Amino acid sequence: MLPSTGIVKTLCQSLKEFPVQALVVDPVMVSTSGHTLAGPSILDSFREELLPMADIVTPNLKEASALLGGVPLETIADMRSAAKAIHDIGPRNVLVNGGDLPASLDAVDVFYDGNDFYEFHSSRIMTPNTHGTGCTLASTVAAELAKGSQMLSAVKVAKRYVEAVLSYSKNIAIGGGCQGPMDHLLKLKSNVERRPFDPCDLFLYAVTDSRMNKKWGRSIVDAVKAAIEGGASIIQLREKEVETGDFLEAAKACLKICRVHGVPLLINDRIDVALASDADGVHIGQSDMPAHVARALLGPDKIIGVSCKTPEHAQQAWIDGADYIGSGGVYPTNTKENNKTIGLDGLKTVCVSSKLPVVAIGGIGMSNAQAVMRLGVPNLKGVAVVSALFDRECVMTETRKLLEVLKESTKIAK
Ligand SMILES: Cc1ncc(COP(=O)(O)OP(=O)(O)O)c(N)n1
Ligand SMILES: Cc1ncsc1CCOP(=O)(O)O
Ligand SMILES: [Mg+2]
Repeated sequence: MLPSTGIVKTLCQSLKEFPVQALVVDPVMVSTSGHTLAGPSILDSFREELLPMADIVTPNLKEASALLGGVPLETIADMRSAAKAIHDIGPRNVLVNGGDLPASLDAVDVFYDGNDFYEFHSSRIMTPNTHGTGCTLASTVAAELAKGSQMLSAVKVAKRYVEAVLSYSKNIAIGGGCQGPMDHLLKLKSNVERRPFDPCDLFLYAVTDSRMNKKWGRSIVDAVKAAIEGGASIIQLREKEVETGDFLEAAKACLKICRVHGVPLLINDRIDVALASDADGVHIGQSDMPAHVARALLGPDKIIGVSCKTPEHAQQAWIDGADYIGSGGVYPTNTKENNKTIGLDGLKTVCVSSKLPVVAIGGIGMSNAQAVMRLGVPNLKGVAVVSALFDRECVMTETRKLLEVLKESTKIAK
């Protein structure tokens, strides 16, 4: 809070004398609760001195409006115009925080870097405990920049963190006021059984298939058990031919096994089944609902994977808040009909352009897994396989053998 022109001037002078690596300006003027925290007299010094020095400025709607002379901001289009107009004042980047946007179901923030606009959507968490959301957002951006992140990544992490903290603190009751605080220590205190997604989980990604399990006479649960015993690091239930009720029961049973072993369980396509079973996340394709809608439905903590064949898909998945992408088919496969093969070159192109970790899929097995893993791109974290594990008599043995091949490939790469 910079409540007087004198203080703003002193700060700017000090910043010139002692330059900082990244300057994040949260132009604190009006709190989310509507309280005025700094008067209009400081607006000129903000505009003339502080904002032009900023790497990013993070106003809420009321602050953005005040910086622009009181223009009404009521739509996402207004937020975009405001972000651009504030950028013209001089900061390198602008993040307009739209938590207070009237008539909006999602909480939408607009980020502008002088070239491109990005919209960050997250579900609106219904809670009176919103005190400190703006400060938390700006401070998290600063912390991420200090850790060496790029601006867009820092903003993205901050947005997700605020959403997670709001969700975590939504029911705490402190004091008698109408608006409560956020509890930032969720990572230290939360006693959730599910651990956060680790990209290394993608190393040996076992994807089930109802037809194959039927052919070999085993249940989904037995297939999952065997894959975990063989060393699969993440499981996806890709059950295209199973009735919804049976799918849900199988997902719940598999989840119990996965939780015991600390292996994440994702559901292919079916966000309803993922929600109903409390699975760890979903894997969705390009023709499913957009990942930002899935994120709004599933919340910040669930894992979302998106199938991507092109750099454009990968960029969108990242903007939409996905956690990883699945890229393929790398090699021809009979498991998925009419699926375009992108080859190792296509996989490499997607990986290089992706800010998210990648798992390769399609026709991968013992004979070619090393070639995939040796592509030499750091964000390629593993292989996802269906038939090489499940269209075989002994799922556990095949999983073990593939795990050895994958481990060997990392040794050689080193
Ligand atoms: C890890 C992983 N990557 C890609 C896919 C393919 O998903 P999609 O394109 O939606 O096709 P279907 O699997 O639904 O037929 C996947 N399932 N898993
Ligand atoms: C689901 C999917 N998406 C792209 S290829 C593919 C099938 C992978 O199956 P397999 O490992 O048997 O080739
Ligand atoms: Mg799909």
